[in-house]
Order: sequence, then structure tokens, then C-alpha cells
Amino acid sequence: MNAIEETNYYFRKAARIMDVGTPIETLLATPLREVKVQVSIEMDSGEIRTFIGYRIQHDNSRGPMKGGLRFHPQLDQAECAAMASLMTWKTAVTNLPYGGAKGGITCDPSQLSLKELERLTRKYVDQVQDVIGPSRDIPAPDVNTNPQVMAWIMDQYSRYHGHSPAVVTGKPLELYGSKGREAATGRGLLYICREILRDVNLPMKGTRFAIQGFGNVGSHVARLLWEEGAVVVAVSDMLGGVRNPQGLDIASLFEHVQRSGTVTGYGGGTPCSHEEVLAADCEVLIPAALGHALNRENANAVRARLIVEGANGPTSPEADELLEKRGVLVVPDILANAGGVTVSYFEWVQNLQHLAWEEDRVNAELERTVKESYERVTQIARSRKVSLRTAAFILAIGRVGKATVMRGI
Ligand SMILES: NC(=O)C1=CN([C@@H]2O[C@H](COP(=O)(O)OP(=O)(O)OC[C@H]3O[C@@H](n4cnc5c(N)ncnc54)[C@H](O)[C@@H]3O)[C@@H](O)[C@H]2O)C=CC1
Ligand SMILES: O=C(O)CCC(=O)C(=O)O
Repeated sequence: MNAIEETNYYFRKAARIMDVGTPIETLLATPLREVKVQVSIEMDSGEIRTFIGYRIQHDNSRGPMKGGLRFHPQLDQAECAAMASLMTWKTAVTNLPYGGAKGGITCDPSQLSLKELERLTRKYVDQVQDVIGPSRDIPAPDVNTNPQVMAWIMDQYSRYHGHSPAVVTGKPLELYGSKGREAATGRGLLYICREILRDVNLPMKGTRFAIQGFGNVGSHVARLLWEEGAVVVAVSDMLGGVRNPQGLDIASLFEHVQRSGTVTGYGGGTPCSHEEVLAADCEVLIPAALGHALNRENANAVRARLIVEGANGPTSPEADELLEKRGVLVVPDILANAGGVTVSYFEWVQNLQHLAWEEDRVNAELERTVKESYERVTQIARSRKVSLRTAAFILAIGRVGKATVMRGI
């Protein structure tokens, strides 16, 4: 199965329990529009290079489409489509007035200079500016994109359409960004962890976590959990992992990462492999890197009793089944990592109203939203006797399906 087949497997499993019927099931599984563009730029050397960019718009029945932009060498159309679809279900689980989209460029940003990255981003906007917009489709950061990239997007789009801060979220604070957005996905995961730990009678203090990925999502959730007394026993990034059964000192790990750009080589733990992080002896595993991290080959090695999905699509359907059989509780991506898009929504609202919220308000509204979604999903899981993933899809499909039918097809 490729990425979109995996996402649709989960979608169909829930749609069939709900008995939505083949015509609506097919409609909801089919993206509204798939844009694939040539992104050609002049490199610093004077050479012309051509990259491929995507923007997949999955559904807009509940509002403008929303979702991140990924710059990654392995990005392809199927993965963008999968993540666009996940955005539709995620915004619906969280009850944000949005649909879903996702996009990016197949490239390795570590091989580009800052100027090349800027030219690439601006050229991409030239190619998609007629399909995005503040009330049409609003991009945001994802893997290897950041507030600076969002600033270039805002600027380039505004050259075509006039001053438009609300065309993109995750912008720098100096350029209409929202307080709290940078840490929002990690903070949302923290709130989810608090809820699920309470439900399984585990205290935050002393509970052991392993975290795959130490970028925006992984590093913030590690810091927030550690600040609450949780023990982070292993972390990794694309170069490898580091572990310490007594707990890593996250503040000094941050200093190390700031200096070296990677968790590897950190002196407060011992080096370990990617697979050892996923199989770490801990209560909670947070995959917060790329899709398909947990699959048929490694799912049975997982020792955690809870998995909280920070990444999008980190668990393949085969792995999901193996984990469920072993009683491992999985909090799915479309519920667990919705903190980022929730604060993106707050940023968009602030931009449309030309005002700025204080961080306390952002975090309080985020906490309320996360708790409410968690409550709704767990109620469905209990009453229908299904997994949290299937329950989250049932909630989302109900909302998107109703909006679709009420608007008229
Ligand atoms: N940034 C956001 O607000 C949101 C991101 N996500 C998802 O969270 C995941 C991470 O995104 P970000 O943190 O934003 O990206 P990022 O680019 O800031 O960080 C990605 C991290 O993953 C690491 N990584 C890459 N391959 C790895 C591997 N094989 N093993 C271990 N680590 C590896 C990188 O070294 C880096 O530390 C993605 O799946 C993304 O779609 C989900 C919701 C919102
Ligand atoms: O902040 C956003 O709008 C989208 C973030 C994102 O791409 C995601 O939730 O996967």
C-alpha cells in the first residue's frame, strides 16, 4: 500500500461501520483537485534546475482548505494526497471551519543555499498562487519548512493579490504570526498525553517517553513533557538516536542541538539506532518524524503501552493491527497532532481581524479544543467499541459527510 492507500484504508474502515454507502464513500475518498507544477530556478552556480511541486486539495465542504508544505527528497503525489486527506479529517475532528490540503516540493533543502531556497519557494508560489488564498487554501509549515519560508510565501502571494497575511500561517511573530504557533503541535500533544495518561491511571511525573524526530514537533513535546516531570528516555533525528534509561536532560540536549544541529553526539546519553528508539523500554512512544515509521517489520518490537502519533501517518495498517492485538493503545494523528492546525486557525482569525492575541489566550483556547476533541473521540470509541483511530474517523466523516450533503453535490 502506498501512503494514500493506507489513509484510505483507515477512512474506509470507519465509513463502512457508518454505512455511508459507496457513492459518498467514493466522493469523500477522492481529492477535489491535484496540482502538480514545474518549479525551475537558477542555482547560485548559474545552472538551471527543475523541481516538482504539489498542492493537493482534498475537501472544502467545511471551509477553506488547510495544511502544511513539506520540502523533502522523497515527497511524492501519493504522500501529499494522503496528508491532504488526513488534514480534512483532522480539521473535522477538531471542528475547525476548514477542509484539507497539503503540498510541497520534492527537494533536499539541506543541499540548497538560503537564496536558492527563497527562489524555490517564491517560484512555487508563482505556480500555485491562483489556487491558494485566505478563503481558498491556506498553507503552513511541515517537514523542513519554517516561519521564514512562510514569510516568503506571504510576500510573494501579496505581490499578486495585495497585502494578504491570512494566506499562510506559521509566519514569524514580526510578520503577523501568532504567539504559541511554533510550539503548538508539541503543546497539543502534551495536552493529549495528559488526558490519555489520566485515563490509563499513569502519572505524568516519572512516566517514560521515547520520541522519534527532534524537529518542530518532537523537540517541543520533549521539552514540555520534561518540564512536567516526565522522563524522556530516548530521542532520535534523521542522523541517529541517543538514550538514557535514567532520563535525558532536555535543557542540555537543546543546547547540544543548538550547537551541533543534531541529537547525535550528545554526552548525556549513549548513542542508539533509530530502531532502538522505537523499541525503547518506556510507557509512551511518540513518533514525530515521517510516515510509515511503524510497520509490519518493527511493530512487535514496540515496548510502549501507549503510542501518541505526532507525525502524520506514522503507523501502517498492518502495524496498527499488530499493535491493537497486543493491547497497545494508539492515539491517532488526526486527533493527537491537531494542535498545530488549531493554532494556525487562531493565527488566521487574528490576521482576518487585524489583531493579536496574548500567548495565554492561545494556549487556553488550544487546551479547550484538544480536550473537547479527545472527549468526543473517546466517547465514540467506548460506545461503538472501536479503536481511537476508527472513532476519530467516524467523528470526522460524520461532520464532513453532513456538510457535503447539506451543501448539495
Ligand atoms: N509542524 C507542524 O506543525 C506539524 C507537523 N506534523 C507532522 O510531524 C512530523 C514532524 O514534522 P516537523 O517536526 O514539523 O518537521 P521538522 O522538519 O521540524 O523535523 C523533522 C524531524 O524528523 C527527523 N527525522 C527525519 N527522518 C527521520 C528518521 N528516519 N528517524 C528519526 N528522525 C527522523 C529530522 O531529523 C527532524 O528532527 C511530520 O510527520 C509532520 O507532518 C503534524 C502536525 C503539525
Ligand atoms: O498548521 C496547519 O495549517 C497545518 C499543519 C499540518 O500540516 C498538519 O497538521 O499536518
